[in-house]
Amino acid sequence: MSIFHKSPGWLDWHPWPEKPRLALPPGAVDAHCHVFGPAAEFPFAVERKYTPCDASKQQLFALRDHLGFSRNVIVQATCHGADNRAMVDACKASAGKARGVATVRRNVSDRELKELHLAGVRGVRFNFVKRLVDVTPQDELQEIAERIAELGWHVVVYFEAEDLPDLWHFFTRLPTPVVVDHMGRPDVSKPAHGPEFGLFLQLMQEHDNVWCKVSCPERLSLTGPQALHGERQAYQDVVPFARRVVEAFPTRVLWGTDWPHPNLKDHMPDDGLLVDFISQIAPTQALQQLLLVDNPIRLYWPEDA
Ligand SMILES: O=C(O)c1cc(C(=O)O)oc(=O)c1
Repeated sequence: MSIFHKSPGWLDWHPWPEKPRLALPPGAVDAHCHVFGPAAEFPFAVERKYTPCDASKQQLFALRDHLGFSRNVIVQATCHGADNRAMVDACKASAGKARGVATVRRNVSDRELKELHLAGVRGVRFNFVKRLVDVTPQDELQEIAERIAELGWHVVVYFEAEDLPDLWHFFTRLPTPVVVDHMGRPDVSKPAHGPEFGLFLQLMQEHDNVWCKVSCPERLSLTGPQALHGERQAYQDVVPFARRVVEAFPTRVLWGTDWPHPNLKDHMPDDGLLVDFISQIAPTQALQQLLLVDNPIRLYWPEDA
């Protein structure tokens, strides 16, 4: 029995996702997903801001196979703080089919970084979303970025759109590729051609080391329709945002399920229908090949590129 109690209102991942209609290209990568625990083996961090259900590596790999993906990028979830054991364990168990993105503090040793690298870690995540983490000083993050640059890793950043102006200076000085989670969380009630999203596009335009995950329509959408009950035209209000990024920067976009979807409040999407969302934002086979195969392989398995 787990000693942890899920946060009130917690939504568990969808138990019976449909098969996507979209035929994923061979070698497709789910480039943003997580494992949670299992807590009995890998306890959640004391400093966590939420307590999730368990979501094990076996369950993640079963979803990968069911949806038709070949590989995963497992991103350290904030509920595990800087204890990367669950993510590392999943990477090691994947037989080379998973890479990882870790969370580390400034006191991480060179030896620990090397061990993470051997396990398959290729990036660190800096999180600026206040409901998820306590603030880490930027000089600490800068120091970490300089150390991991030497390993050929990159930095994944998660932030709210309204914080981009304040973070601009920091992001544009990072010495590595910078991968933005969930499109920088645009407010999709504002126009995709408006100034707020324009600032994000400008970041990508002016800095060719910035990449974007065109993920999490289920998190960003205000009007749906939700990817449930056979709906294959889901999250219409997010489409113009994601499509703009995919069409403007086809070689610097990634896509991931975000399974097991932490902190969703109103619904839990069917992951099969979520995969079908890809056809709306990357409508051609050429764009899908870049988004799902060529780009993630270049970043996470460059030896296979
Ligand atoms: O928006 C979120 O709540 C969220 C949380 C986490 C995490 O806790 O790591 O990761 C995500 O990609 C998204």
